[in-house]
Amino acid sequence: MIVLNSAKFYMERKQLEQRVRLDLPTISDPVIRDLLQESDLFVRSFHGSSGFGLVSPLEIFRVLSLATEISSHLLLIYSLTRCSTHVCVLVFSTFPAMLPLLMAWFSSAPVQADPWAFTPSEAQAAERQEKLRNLAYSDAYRPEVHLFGLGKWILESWTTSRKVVLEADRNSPTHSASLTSSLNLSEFLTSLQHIPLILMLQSSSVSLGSLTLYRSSIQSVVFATRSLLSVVRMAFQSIFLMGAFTAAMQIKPLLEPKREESVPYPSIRGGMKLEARYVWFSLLLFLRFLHDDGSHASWKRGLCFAYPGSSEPALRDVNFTLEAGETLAIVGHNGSGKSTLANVLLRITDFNAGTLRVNDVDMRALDPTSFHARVSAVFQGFAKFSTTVQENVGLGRVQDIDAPERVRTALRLADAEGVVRALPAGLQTPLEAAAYEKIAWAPGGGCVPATGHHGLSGGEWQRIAVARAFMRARQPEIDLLLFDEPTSSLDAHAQNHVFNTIADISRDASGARTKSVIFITHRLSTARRADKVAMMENGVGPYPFPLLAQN
Ligand SMILES: Nc1ncnc2c1ncn2[C@@H]1O[C@H](COP(=O)(O)OP(=O)(O)OP(=O)(O)O)[C@@H](O)[C@H]1O
Repeated sequence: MIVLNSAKFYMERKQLEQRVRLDLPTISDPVIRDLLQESDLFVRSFHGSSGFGLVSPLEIFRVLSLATEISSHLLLIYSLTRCSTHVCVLVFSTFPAMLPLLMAWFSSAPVQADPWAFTPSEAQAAERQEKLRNLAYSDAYRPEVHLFGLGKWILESWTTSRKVVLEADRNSPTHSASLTSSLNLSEFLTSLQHIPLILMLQSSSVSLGSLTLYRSSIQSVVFATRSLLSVVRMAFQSIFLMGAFTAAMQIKPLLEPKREESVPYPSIRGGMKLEARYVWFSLLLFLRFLHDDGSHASWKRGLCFAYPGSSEPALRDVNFTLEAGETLAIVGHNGSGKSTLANVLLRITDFNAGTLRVNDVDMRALDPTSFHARVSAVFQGFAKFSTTVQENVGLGRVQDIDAPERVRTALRLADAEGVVRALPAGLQTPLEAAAYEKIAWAPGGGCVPATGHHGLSGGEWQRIAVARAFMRARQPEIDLLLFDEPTSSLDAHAQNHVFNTIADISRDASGARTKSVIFITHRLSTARRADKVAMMENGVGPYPFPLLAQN
């Protein structure tokens, strides 16, 4: 059982590690999604006594038992039909009689413990383990997980909680009960019944007994063969899923450059320089000109991006330069591609054509992790984590997640201190991200009403998200701040407060610019704060003018 549990734990951890590593473009591929689901199925079905049978090496006993049972009955049938018996019949009949007993002892392990037998701390660990798993698996959290580099923290926190749950499972009284219940007495007696029958057959030739034995042996052969075939089928299924698991573990994130092509992030003074520009291949353009079918698509030269499965590109010909230390406001109608551009600039999604250079280096040559360590952001659809306020904010800089003072400073910068003051347990108040969170997961599959979870208004959640970005925004290594409508739900006072903070933290004590800033907004009052205002329209700018028109 310990070996099985350790193997299961190892595979679950590997699976989780891979999930947090894979980026959005990789995970959006339907083939990869299927593969990950099959791999997931394999990990979940990894049990000795259930799931896909032969996944557990101990299931070999079952196959042995069935094979010997079939052989013994065949031999018995042979003896009966030849009117002679053999000592082998006895041996073969006794062996399968003992095997179920042995099997039950070995394969009694993975029985879920009774959820109500868990102590409060164990139940808490079980709930946390599920939430962390959800964090790693859900696409909704993926931008934040990658941007804030939460992978390691998720993995370590999950490991801690999972170990508590496994330990509780092991010590659970349900387990010892399952051991005795799995000693299937009726199976044992059924197997034993052959022995006296054989002895009877050896001592005398009872024609009625022989006939009954013959009939029951034929039936047993049929049943055992059927069971054997089903075990073999399950074994093939497991092998297939095991293949999926192995293949899933080999998947490389699409945004990760090849090791030999990877270059370290090149720091420059004053923030981050970003350049999305034309690719001038004169000959290629000339050839395109000759073969121009009149559609705009044949003239693509700037940054282009189309969502998978979408016929219309969300970005076309995006061209702009943001110098280190500059502040750029992006405005535009709904659906014009602003958030898509933000995701491309933050290296959350890739682009299909054009070039994007970061500090004069091709963005695609940078390792996303090293790039993400230099940026802080608020996404338009920011994540609402179902955990405490402290963790919700602290996740912006996991190194400081257990430092309440730093979390309070970030909250103050986002004008969110009042939100926390009103909460019953302050920073330790567990927040409720969605209505269904009121029901918490209970170990063993049950549900319990979650107590103490607190809801927030849209504006309050937004302040928490802004505070999360401010957790790391002040750090000297941060070169770019990108805020996608960070104040869309905030009142005028809070909005001013947030933009003043952004202006403050993008400069050093002497007033010199140290960070580049991009913010997306629908409000002209905030757009005026920027050095440059750029307009996006339907994801495309009129050729030959750049899409992002500089002031
Ligand atoms: N995941 C997606 N899959 C397919 N198409 C998408 C996806 N997300 C956005 N789009 C499409 O891409 C286009 C640009 O969307 P985007 O969210 O970038 O616009 P936006 O300018 O940020 O809009 P808003 O001002 O409403 O936030 C839209 O036509 C939208 O329908």
